[in-house]
Amino acid sequence: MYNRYIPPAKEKQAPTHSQTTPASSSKPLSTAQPYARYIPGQAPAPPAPAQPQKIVFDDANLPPVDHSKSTREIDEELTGSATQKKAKKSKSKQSEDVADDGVDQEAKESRSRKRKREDVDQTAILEDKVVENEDATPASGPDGDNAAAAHANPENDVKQERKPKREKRKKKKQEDYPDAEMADADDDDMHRKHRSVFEKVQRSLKIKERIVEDSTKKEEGEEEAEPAVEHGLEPLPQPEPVTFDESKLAYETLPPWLASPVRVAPDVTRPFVELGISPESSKILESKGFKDAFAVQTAVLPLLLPSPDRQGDVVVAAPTGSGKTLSYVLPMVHDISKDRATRLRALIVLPTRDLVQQVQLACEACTTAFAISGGKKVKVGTAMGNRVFKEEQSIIVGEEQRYDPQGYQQYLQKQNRLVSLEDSDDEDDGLDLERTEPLPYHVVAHESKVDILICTPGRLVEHITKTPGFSLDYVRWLIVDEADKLLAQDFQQWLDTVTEKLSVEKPGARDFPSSNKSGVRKVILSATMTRDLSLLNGLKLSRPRLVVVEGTKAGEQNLPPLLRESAIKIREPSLKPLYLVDLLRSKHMVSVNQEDAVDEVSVGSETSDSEASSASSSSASDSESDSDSDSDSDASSSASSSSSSSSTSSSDDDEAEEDDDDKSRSRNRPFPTAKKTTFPTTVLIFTKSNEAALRLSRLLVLLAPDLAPLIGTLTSSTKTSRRTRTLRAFAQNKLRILVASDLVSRGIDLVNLEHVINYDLPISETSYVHRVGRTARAGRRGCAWTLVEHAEARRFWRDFAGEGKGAVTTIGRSAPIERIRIGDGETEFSEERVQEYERALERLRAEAVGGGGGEGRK
Ligand SMILES: Nc1ncnc2c1ncn2[C@@H]1O[C@H](COP(=O)(O)OP(=O)(O)OP(=O)(O)O)[C@@H](O)[C@H]1O
Repeated sequence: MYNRYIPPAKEKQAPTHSQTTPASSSKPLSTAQPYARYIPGQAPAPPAPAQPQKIVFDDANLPPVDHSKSTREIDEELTGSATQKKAKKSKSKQSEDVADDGVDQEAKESRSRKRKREDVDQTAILEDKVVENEDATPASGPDGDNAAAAHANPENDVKQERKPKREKRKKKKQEDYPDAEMADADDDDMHRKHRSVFEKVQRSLKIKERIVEDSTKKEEGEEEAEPAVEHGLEPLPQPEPVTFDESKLAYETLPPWLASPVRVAPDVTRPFVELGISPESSKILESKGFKDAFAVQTAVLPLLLPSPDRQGDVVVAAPTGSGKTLSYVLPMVHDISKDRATRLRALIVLPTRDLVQQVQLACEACTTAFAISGGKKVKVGTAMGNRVFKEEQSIIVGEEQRYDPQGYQQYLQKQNRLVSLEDSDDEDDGLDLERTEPLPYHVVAHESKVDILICTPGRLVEHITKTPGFSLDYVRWLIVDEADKLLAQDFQQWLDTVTEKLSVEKPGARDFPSSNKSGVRKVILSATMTRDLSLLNGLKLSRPRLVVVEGTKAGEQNLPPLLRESAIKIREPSLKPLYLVDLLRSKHMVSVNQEDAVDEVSVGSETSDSEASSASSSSASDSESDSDSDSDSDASSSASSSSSSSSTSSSDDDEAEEDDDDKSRSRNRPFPTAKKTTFPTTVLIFTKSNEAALRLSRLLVLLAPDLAPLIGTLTSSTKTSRRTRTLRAFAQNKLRILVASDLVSRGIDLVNLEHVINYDLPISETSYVHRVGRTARAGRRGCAWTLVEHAEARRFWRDFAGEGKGAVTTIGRSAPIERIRIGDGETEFSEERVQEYERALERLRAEAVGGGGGEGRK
């Protein structure tokens, strides 16, 4: 609905000739168009220069006139007395011809009207000429030559006596019609006809002016008579210039569920019992370290636990380490524990294998909590491509021989079809051979062996397409964790494949046991939740609600409240590893959570030794793939059933080989290690790539041999089992320093991690949030350190810190980033240390040439 536009009151002006054009009277010449569409960024069109209007008395261009006057009246007014005389003449002629029949009469009248109109047209043409010549000398009127000729006639002398009278008349006329001055210049010689024509022209001009004036007044009167107050309408305001604040704009354009989230304060906690978890289950949860529900859990649990209220999907945007995992695992396990039969009821999709394993632990902690008071022990399985595919199939889907002669016949027909398809080399139609041959007159029946499947997207698609009996018909929970990453990289169109399967309706299959609801509940989570609706739309959410931990808005990325951030200026980039060593040895590397303070860590233990040597290796086994993909999903998704089986089995062999390599390398360790060392805290160092992580950890071993046994490496090219061992050793405080690529930047929960060091700058704000979010989790303190080279300073302070002129960052933090200095001054490192560093680089180079990866001095 548009408001009616009421233009501002115009200043009344006596119309001039140029204003009396129909166009100028019907439309204001103003450039402001009442309903003109405003296009941001496009300046309003400049006012068009007023074009000189040529006056043409064309009916089509006439302004809206007073329709109360008939055409005839106007004609009469326009044609003036001469026309009236003609009309009289015609009338008298009509009376003479009164005996003529009616048809003649009609025809005459019509001819008469036609003549009148022609008169008007003639008048208009003449008037046009007059206007054109108006500014010319009055003597050169249209009949100037004739007048001169008339002046030369001797007969005119007779009339000389009438001259004073005429001059009087002339004066009067000049007053009345100054423009007609020329026409009266030589009255005696002026032909009557010409004079009458001029008079007509003058009169018609005046009449026309009057008509136009009247109609203009009328229009203005109408507009003014349409009072804004009476109709409650106000002039349409002119659009304000739009400022393009992207975040604001996005919120304004978000649908209501995204624009008005359920907000919860970050420090809110509540006992689980108050949220609908039974006292028995709460007790077990408490025994596992979950005493009270965290803020995000207090908001999400009531939405997901069975209730008579609305049941819709839930999108969660909460900081790293805020406890999002438990917020969906608890209600999901609670719901599934009410089922009797084991069927695949829930899918949890995660981007990496490490996260799959981590969430599996969380699920298992909860299954015991609900396997009491009549609830069944929910079965949890994983599919992430770390095993032979067939083995994984047998863990997820069970088989059983059942007597069924008819079914057996169908099985045989299917086999024949498959054989003929193979012979004809036709495209695979999606049918696959059974895992197990049925006995004669039997069929192999399948049943799910798990209630919850935690998986990477690629492996999930593989099971959907290749595992007989793997069905999503009973799935009623779909969890997508780290959703922004999974949605942005739609591995093998996993989402389309899954949503298509989930749209299949089998009566009663998706009924919730504790409520009268049915369907699939979707829970979508991330610390850096996307606000890209085109991505979210792919999830086909139903009546979604957004839960946001206060202080964050959808799309904003808040850091944990107890995180302290610092930046270290790198003056000499070629010596950056020395800055890192100094930081590790500095007073800043202390335990920030007192309860975590550990005493001396002794080296030489088997685990530490092996892990240290693995860290120091830049072997081919560790760097078999240099792709810095931190997602296992691509690796698993690309493998076919058979190839993945062989690759998985060979990977196990590889791991055995790796261990042998480790031992031999351990024996040939180039630098001596200290017998005892102390390192008071835990550190995770992020580099830009797998290769960089491997090089750096080796360099650290060479530059700080006393720390060597405490250093571990995590890259996406590291075998999953090795990664698991490394993470376990870190959790046990046997390893204290991890050098990693972005593989572990998402989701990984290293409970005792206190310091994160960004050795290389992260590629994005989102990446920064996930990296530093590995510490200060679950209400604990943590520190983040970023090494900033001169060339990176502008980007870091503007994009990550949000400082400086015009800086805008999406990262929300409780305190600004501190500036920390490492070293004593301009010459921060002694010549001796620089030489030591160069020797280490040489060593690294030699090792690289000898088969490992290496690095030259930066
Ligand atoms: N109610 C609770 N009481 C105590 N500890 C909890 C509770 N809920 C979660 N935790 C712990 O908090 C830590 C972080 O939880 P979680 O991994 O779920 O965080 P997150 O929000 O998923 O983080 P990220 O976004 O980094 O994945 C975990 O160690 C978890 O065990």
